[in-house]
Amino acid sequence: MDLTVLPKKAVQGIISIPGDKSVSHRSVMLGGIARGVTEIENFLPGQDCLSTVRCMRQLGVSIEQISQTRLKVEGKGCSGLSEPEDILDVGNSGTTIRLISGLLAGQKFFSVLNGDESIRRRPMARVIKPLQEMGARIQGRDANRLAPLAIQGAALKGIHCHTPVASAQVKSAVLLAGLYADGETAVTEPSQSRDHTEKMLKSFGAHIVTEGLTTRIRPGELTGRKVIVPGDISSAAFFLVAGAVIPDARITVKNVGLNPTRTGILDVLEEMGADIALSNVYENSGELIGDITVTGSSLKGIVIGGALIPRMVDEIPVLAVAAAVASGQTIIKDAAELKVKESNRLQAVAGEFARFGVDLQETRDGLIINGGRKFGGAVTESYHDHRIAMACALMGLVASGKTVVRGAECIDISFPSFQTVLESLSGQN
Ligand SMILES: O=C(O)C1=C[C@@H](OP(=O)(O)O)[C@@H](O)[C@H](O)C1
Ligand SMILES: C=C(OP(=O)(O)O)C(=O)O
Repeated sequence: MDLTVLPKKAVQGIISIPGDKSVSHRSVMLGGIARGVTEIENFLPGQDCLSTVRCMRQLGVSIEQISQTRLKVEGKGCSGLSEPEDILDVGNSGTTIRLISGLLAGQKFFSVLNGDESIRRRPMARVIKPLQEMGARIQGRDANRLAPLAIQGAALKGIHCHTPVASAQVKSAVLLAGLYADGETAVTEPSQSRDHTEKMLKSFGAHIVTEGLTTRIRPGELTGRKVIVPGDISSAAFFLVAGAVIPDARITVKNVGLNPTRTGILDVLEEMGADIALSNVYENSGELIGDITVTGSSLKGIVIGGALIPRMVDEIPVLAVAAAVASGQTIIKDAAELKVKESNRLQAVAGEFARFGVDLQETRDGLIINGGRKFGGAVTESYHDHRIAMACALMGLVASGKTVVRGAECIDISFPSFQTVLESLSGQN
């Protein structure tokens, strides 16, 4: 599918974005292994989360889809999952394959996980190794580096795992396996990655504590509960950047998850000079939620790296749009993880933004973007990567002339209503 975008000036709007992808995945997984019913509101009906629903159903969990965004999960209890008759297909979802591996490692049955071409390229040793150390019998293609993964459930023992990269997916896989292990399991990460798993496990009654960068969990049953999924800040980011870079823009995004492990994009935009205000902030099950209003202003380039990167790891492509418009140079470093996402996002941004005439270059672990030049519309490729497709669409909003994003159907992975929300913004062409 081609998505055509025309530039817009003075965009205005009060918008809602869909539920958080990370929280949606976890609500279905934890609901499935909890005792009792878990009702989920504002679930993200994106393809990735639907992959998790499909896999959990194959594992014997009954999940009723009351509406697109409301689910009722009949929990099976920690030991209640059953052997799937067929391969579990995670589609394009890294979160599904890595988190479910943790769940499956401690089961009493055999299972195989596979996904699309992109999933079969993404690194899996990072979850296979710690799970093997816990006693899991798990194997992957290419000397245990790649999917498909074959898992023969086994008795697990608790370990203390020091993750080499700040990855919430690796941390979560080990913590979920820890629910089935003998004794305590601990994970220490090099810097803080998103902590939705820890927060949700706690609200489901798990024995879990976090101190600094270390989280410890002991086995025990979970209890189902109601989960209200906050709006996804990673989806909001596209409109926050639009609001920040378009002169005379004013955009309010309602009910956005403001978990501090996810708000790096707000810190960075503010440092670049954006005018951002939060309102109606409240807490639900340990997750902060609120409205974000952004008003257009002149941005300047900055240097971004270190502990900030995991707090905005999925927002780097859209941040590159802000950097392209900002005056001066933006340097993004310590972001090598972007090379192993749905696509090599550093290469994809460098290649596609150059088509608009943006002056940028890919580095070993990031991007250097010389902003503030004029750029025109372009015909771009998505690399079958939802975040690249949406970042290119946003470039189309600020470039002069027409932009076409090829292969834009992948946007359904995380933000099925993206085009509708984009078109709902009023503004001048
Ligand atoms: O745990 C999660 O829900 C996610 C963690 C991040 O991946 P890594 O853990 O690989 O950094 C992020 O990029 C992904 O979109 C979702
Ligand atoms: C990297 C992403 O997701 P996942 O790892 O779950 O495929 C993403 O949504 O940007």
